Amino acid sequence: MLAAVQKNATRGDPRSVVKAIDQFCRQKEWAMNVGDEKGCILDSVVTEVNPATVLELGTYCGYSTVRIASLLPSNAKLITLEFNPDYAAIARQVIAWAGLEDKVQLVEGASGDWIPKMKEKFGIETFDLVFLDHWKDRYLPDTKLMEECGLLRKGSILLADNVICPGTPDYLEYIRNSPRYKSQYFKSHLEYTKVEDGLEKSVFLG
Ligand SMILES: O=C(NCCCCc1cc2cnccc2s1)c1cc(-c2ccc(F)cc2)cc(O)c1O
Ligand SMILES: [Mg+2]
Repeated sequence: MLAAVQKNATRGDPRSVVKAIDQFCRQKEWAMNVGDEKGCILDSVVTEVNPATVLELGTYCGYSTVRIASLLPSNAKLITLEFNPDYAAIARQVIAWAGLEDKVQLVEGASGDWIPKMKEKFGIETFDLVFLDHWKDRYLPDTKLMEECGLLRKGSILLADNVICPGTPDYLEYIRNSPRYKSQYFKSHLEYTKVEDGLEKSVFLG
């Protein structure tokens, strides 16, 4: 995938990086990027929120990192967590090829370990937008952890990938029934396939 980006995408042009990855995943081998269809929904939410601080849980190869960072205002900060060092190494190069390294801070490690340290380590008060795309059984515990750590403010937006496939049933049940959130489901498809999937957008009400 990285070779495809370096071969087909233009340095400093995030859109060409996104296009090169999507072409590779459609023509050569499937990969678990959010993809072009759900990616457009992600783009519209990022544009609407116009966030100053973003947390991405699950960098993978940096596809959604590039999509989000390319839409952020100049002073905005995107922190992205990746557990797998090999994926992180690829993501750093993809983000650099897109010319977005100044907007992105990639941190290696587990969400459960890093979320409690966000304030002290990165001087973050609260996140305006959180994109959940990591272990599907960590969406719920990490959302509760972010609440407990005071990382969400009235109006913070959570956008969760894969709520249908692979699925995050406990997260959906919680977020759709909690009086502290207003949720909306965006029906789509699993990246590069016809299988149903979707994004769940939730506003924290404080
Ligand atoms: O597992 C998925 N994404 C998570 C990778 C987790 C690694 C991390 C854990 C962790 C912990 N702390 C901090 C950072 C991180 S990053 C995933 C899987 C599919 C899929 C796979 C097969 C299939 F047949 C159908 C769908 C589709 C998707 O869009 C996905 O996102
Ligand atoms: Mg995903």
